[in-house]
Amino acid sequence: MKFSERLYEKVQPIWKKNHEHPFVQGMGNGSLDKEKFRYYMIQDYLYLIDYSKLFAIGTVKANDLKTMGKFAELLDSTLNTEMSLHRQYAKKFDISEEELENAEPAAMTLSYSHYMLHVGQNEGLAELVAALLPCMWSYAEIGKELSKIPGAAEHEFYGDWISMYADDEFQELAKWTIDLLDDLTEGKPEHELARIEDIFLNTTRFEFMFWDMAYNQEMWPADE
Ligand SMILES: Cc1ncc(C[n+]2csc(CCO)c2C)c(N)n1
Repeated sequence: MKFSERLYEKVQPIWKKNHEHPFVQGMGNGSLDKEKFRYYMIQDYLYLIDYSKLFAIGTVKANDLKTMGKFAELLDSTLNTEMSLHRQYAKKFDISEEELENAEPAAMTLSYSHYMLHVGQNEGLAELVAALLPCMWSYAEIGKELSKIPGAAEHEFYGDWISMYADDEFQELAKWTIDLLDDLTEGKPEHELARIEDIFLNTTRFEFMFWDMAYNQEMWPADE
């Protein structure tokens, strides 16, 4: 069994909860409150900034030119293409560039992105890839599922989001990352695999919590 197959099985109960989550369901059937999506876009912008740093760390930690090149490409595309698309998309929800630039991370955004950065900075490349993979893989699954709902990919507000993640290019990126993790974990002893599985499980849990945070528009409970 490939290591990624083991991971896939492990997180099925959480992925099922992701798909059933009212935020995800609401994007699929178009009923999601725009204020909730607006909040999500702002927190996701902050998330993407930290996430891009993982690609930079991946470039440093990889030992072959092909992998280094791919991480460098992802760093460039996230910072210089994806984030500008995000700023454009945010305008649909009346979010200005200033609001994005001045936004403060919520507790969950900070916990999730800093957990990934901690693993990325302090552990090996396989651990870093395990930390960043649930983001890509779970979004690829959600994009694919939601795009099957008639009309969902054409929805005025959520259609572009669904199309972006259902797109072949994005599906291939998730596949590249899965294959990379399978290569990196080949022949590793069980105690290392168990640690990598734990990291993957933790960021999978964070993905679910990010949906929940956005649905409830949570910031810092102590401030409320
Ligand atoms: C909370 C959260 N989780 C996952 C993604 C998806 N995502 C973010 S960066 C990236 C890789 C390509 O740049 C992908 C797939 C998101 N946007 N927000």
